[in-house]
Amino acid sequence: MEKTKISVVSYTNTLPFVHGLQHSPIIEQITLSFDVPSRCASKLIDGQADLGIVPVAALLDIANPQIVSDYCLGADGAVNSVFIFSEKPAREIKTLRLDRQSKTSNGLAQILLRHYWKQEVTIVEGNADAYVEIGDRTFGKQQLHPYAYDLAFHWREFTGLPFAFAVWVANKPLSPAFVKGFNEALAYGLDQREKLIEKLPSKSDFDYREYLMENIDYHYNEGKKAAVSMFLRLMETLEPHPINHYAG
Ligand SMILES: C=C(O[C@@H]1C=C(C(=O)O)C=C[C@H]1O)C(=O)O
Repeated sequence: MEKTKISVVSYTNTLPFVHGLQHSPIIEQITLSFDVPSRCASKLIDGQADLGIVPVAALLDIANPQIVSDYCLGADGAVNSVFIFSEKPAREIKTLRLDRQSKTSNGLAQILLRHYWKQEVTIVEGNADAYVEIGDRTFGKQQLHPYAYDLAFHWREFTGLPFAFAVWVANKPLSPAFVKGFNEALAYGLDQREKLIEKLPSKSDFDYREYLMENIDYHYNEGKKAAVSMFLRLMETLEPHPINHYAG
């Protein structure tokens, strides 16, 4: 039987999911590829993958997306890996550079600037007052910039809601038995977090335990579902911009 092709975000935040999938019976039925989030999205859109942890912004672009898990990459308050790094206070930002690896956070940054900080910005490439950055590249970088805005923290200030950056989406029907085995594998991986954290290097400027146990909130609950609906409605208020297109 043909294996189900799964695209997984290639950052530390998916480590528990990847461990669970690689150490569960479901591994016999799947192939994993590791991709930056914008590429996960494009693979689900063009059918190079069947299932993936996909930026929620891409739910607008996948024909018939099916959310197959109650797990996600989310946060309830600060996430500590999704930022606007800035030379100026948010209410003075005029130009913003987006992150080509992102879909959701590029949208979230523009939503917060427009609707929360009430700031009209121009999206630019190259030099800018501020830039969006996501994933492991941000670890320990908060001190390097005059201003670092954690987008999940400010989303909660704005809406009172938690947030989900990416959810598990299939672009075709999957059997109930497969979905059950897949979710059991994810749950197993989350249970193994403490063991995985012990094997990570210790960094003076970043706390992996706090990140994987507290900052990233893996449960796609009612609050996060409400957040995703609101986020997708707010996305429709943004101007489309070329860098919002999909990676490779
Ligand atoms: C919390 C994170 O969420 C990510 C942000 C995404 C995006 O902006 O499109 C997509 C997937 C997640 O990996 C992170 O990567 O740091």
